[in-house]
Amino acid sequence: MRQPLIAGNWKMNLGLKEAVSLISELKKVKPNKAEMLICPPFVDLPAASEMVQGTHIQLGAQNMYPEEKGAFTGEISPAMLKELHCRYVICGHSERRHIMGESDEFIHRKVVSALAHGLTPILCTGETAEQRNEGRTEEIIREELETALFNIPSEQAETIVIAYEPIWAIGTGVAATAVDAQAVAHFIRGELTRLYGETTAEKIRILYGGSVKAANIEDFMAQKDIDGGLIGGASLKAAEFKEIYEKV
Ligand SMILES: O=C(CO)COP(=O)(O)O
Repeated sequence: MRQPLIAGNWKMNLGLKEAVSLISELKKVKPNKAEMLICPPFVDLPAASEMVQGTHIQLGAQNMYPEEKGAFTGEISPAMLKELHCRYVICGHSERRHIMGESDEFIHRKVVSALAHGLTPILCTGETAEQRNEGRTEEIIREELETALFNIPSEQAETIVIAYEPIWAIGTGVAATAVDAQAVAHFIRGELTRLYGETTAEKIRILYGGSVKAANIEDFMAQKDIDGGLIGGASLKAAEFKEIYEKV
């Protein structure tokens, strides 16, 4: 059985005071069968780490640099994240791919490095509106998966989380329909089966992301291949995120 995962990607939102206030609210939420994860900005992580110790809330980072240490100005290493008890790290979010120009190969290095340090990568995939209109969604996702997962053995692959985030649905208020999201999640599971076999593919959690809110989470969670949500805007408000978590 795959444990549902409700993950909040705060992106570049919430400074330290706001982070502390949101986490205080989330700590009051009663744990259920789903895992609750928050991925705050780096500067919030030390305080967040202390606050979530011993609670049901897991901590993740939004990014990392795939090297041990050294002359990489402005970057954060996987060991630094581990020291703060981060369990997850988002790799290859479309904002990093498109705004910061991250390539599939670079994202592959991050996935490998995260796994080597005992961090669980949340590997993001998804097509643009143009690619979708051209009927290229599966081709894009296959390429993203094959490159990012290249040479990763199945014992490691089974721990990875894959997020399907259609770029046209991110921050737009227009989510994919649950049926469309399921079709792509099913395709992803098929690709994972092709790469690793069914036993491993069935263990890998697939999240949907893109305008998830309390009003639509149940539709996504009802889908066979969708195991949770990667949530941006709606993870910034305690009441909304709580409601999403409680509906899983
Ligand atoms: O990009 C996302 C999560 O990583 C989704 O963002 P929104 O939930 O704000 O659409």
